[in-house]
Amino acid sequence: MENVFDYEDIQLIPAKCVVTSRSECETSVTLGNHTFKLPVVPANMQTIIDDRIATTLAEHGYFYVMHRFEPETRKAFISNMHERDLIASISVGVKEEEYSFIQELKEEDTIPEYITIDIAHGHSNPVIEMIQHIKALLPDTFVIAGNVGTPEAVRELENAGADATKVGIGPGKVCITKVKTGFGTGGWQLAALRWCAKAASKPVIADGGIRTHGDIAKSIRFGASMVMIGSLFAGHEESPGETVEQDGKLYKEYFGSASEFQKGEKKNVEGKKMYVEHKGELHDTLVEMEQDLQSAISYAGGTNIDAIRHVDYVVVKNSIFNGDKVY
Ligand SMILES: NC(=O)C1=CN([C@@H]2O[C@H](COP(=O)(O)OP(=O)(O)OC[C@H]3O[C@@H](n4cnc5c(N)ncnc54)[C@H](OP(=O)(O)O)[C@@H]3O)[C@@H](O)[C@H]2O)C=CC1
Ligand SMILES: Nc1nc2c(ncn2[C@@H]2O[C@H](COP(=O)(O)O)[C@@H](O)[C@H]2O)c(=O)[nH]1
Repeated sequence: MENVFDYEDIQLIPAKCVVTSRSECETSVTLGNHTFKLPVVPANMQTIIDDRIATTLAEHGYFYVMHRFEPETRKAFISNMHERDLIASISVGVKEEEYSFIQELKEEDTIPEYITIDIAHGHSNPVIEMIQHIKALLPDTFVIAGNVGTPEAVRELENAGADATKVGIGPGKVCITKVKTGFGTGGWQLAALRWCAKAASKPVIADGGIRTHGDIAKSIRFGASMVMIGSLFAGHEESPGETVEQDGKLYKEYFGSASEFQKGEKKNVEGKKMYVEHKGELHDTLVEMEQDLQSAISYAGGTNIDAIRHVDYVVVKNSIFNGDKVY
């Protein structure tokens, strides 16, 4: 694999501006049968999303993926969303009981618009079989499958029927897969995204490693249709994680889905917990993301997200921050 780089190694090159205000730039994106305000989705993790946040996001036109860690609540969740005329977007695993869960959804006509198959090592037969099972029973549901980190995996999951694939093994902020196993796309997630997106014939979701709003634009430049983000969404007033106070400052917990805090045991642990500074309200972050993306579109010389896909870029190995902190 040549030309390995990550987000901090890349700068996008501006093109002549065609708008007179950034507010003219349109950040919306279509995934499946629905159009969303931003090409961004909060990670389907228990300290990032709950049903309240999911409802708020859906009500305001954002994409969301509910996590799978309270499996018994999922049917009621879908029904509640549909009662409010909102899209239902849930996650599943690949264990035996998930097969009967999908069967029940069909029999009870409780059919979510989106299902994400949420597995650490998505290039596997259990994921392929789950895609085929969902597509056989719920053909109208948009299936996102992952996570993967190679073009072969993208092609296999697409061929099995996935409508989108999710790329990112180990670049996450609370991920320790890279140190525990030596594997993954940590440190070269953006290059891995490019590699995978070139092979893809359907949308690719870049998952993990986003540390600044500019990384969203970079992901789009390198082939992502959508970006999944955990750490930047952690620590909000609404975030489900526990709030703690230290030296008069508020922090909120953010833990990995494969951490002992999620699993309740120290078995096959590939995630950790951290505390992030309290960031205020989620709405404000979403507005700032939208404004920053509108600005990125203006620098790309266009009026919508597609303009970013074609800009030139330079590789500036680890130097864009010049030793500065990100914020
Ligand atoms: N994006 C990323 O880099 C990563 C994300 N995660 C997140 O952690 C959560 C838990 O993931 P996961 O452990 O897959 O889910 P589960 O705990 O639901 O495991 C799913 C099934 O896959 C098996 N399995 C898990 N990992 C492997 C592997 N490397 N090789 C073969 N079989 C495997 C498990 O068996 P058994 O446990 O017996 O092996 C189990 O039967 C998910 O939310 C996932 O997204 C976790 C690690 C990396
Ligand atoms: N290796 C692990 N990866 C995990 C775990 N829990 C979640 N994740 C992945 O991280 C991203 C979020 O990344 P961030 O950089 O935006 O914070 C998330 O969507 C998952 O793909 C874990 O325990 N281990």
